[in-house]
Amino acid sequence: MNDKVFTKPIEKQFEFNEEVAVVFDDMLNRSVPFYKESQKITEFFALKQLKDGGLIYDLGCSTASLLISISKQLKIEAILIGLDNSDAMLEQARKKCQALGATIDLQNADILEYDYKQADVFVSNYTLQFIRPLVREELVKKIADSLKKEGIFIFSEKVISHHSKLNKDLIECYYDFKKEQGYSEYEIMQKREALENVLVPYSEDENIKMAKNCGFSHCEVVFRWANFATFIAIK
Ligand SMILES: Nc1ncnc2c1ncn2[C@@H]1O[C@H](C[S@+](CC[C@H]([NH3+])C(=O)[O-])CC(=O)[O-])[C@@H](O)[C@H]1O
Ligand SMILES: O=C(O)C(=O)Cc1ccccc1
Repeated sequence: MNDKVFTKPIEKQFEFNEEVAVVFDDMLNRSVPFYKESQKITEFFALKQLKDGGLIYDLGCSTASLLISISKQLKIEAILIGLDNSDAMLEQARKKCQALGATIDLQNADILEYDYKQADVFVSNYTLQFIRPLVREELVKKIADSLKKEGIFIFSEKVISHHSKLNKDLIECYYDFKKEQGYSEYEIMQKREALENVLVPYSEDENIKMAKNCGFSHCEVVFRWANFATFIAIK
């Protein structure tokens, strides 16, 4: 189904509810520049890291697109766990897994509270940006502590620039992308208002500094287009 969530006046802040969940895959494909490419890079590094009997978590898995794609490419046995606190998203995820015969452990959980096992890979694409800054570093620390030695954490985020003119231009470039995807000025502005104080992006450097502060030996960008970036952090 096509995303038309913001064709009408917003009545509340952005939520991962039923209305969003049923159009989510379309929303992501049309609202995240090079979403498929960032997914492919995530899959490449995750598959390279996963060994027989390995464990991967996807935090904020939404409709499980990533873990479903990984499950199709796996040549070894691995445990795939998708966590999300939206029932509506997990309902869509379960439908997709059933239809595609994907064996993924989908759990309704708050990624801030969850008791993680030692894992080989953590992924969290476009999710940290929705975690309140006050507790975001605490979560990344928990991820670092739950990764095996040399384990990897791949995360993608919307990012800001602290150069005000560049930041303004990056936002304009992004909104031009959205218009090319068929979103109207009205939809773009309605969604911008709905996301105010809900989606709180950091700069590229702030994300890297956060990862290093939390115990990762290395963190760098492996893909970026305007104000969207994919990072890999190594334990
Ligand atoms: N505290 C939380 N606990 C659990 N889930 C949460 C929490 N906060 C937010 N979420 C979940 O994080 C996801 C963020 S979407 C991820 C896209 C996916 N990674 C993708 O690459 O397709 C990004 C976006 O919509 O831009 C939603 O499914 C929320 O329910
Ligand atoms: O920042 C925006 O304007 C977005 O649309 C980001 C986004 C993309 C997909 C789901 C939720 C937010």
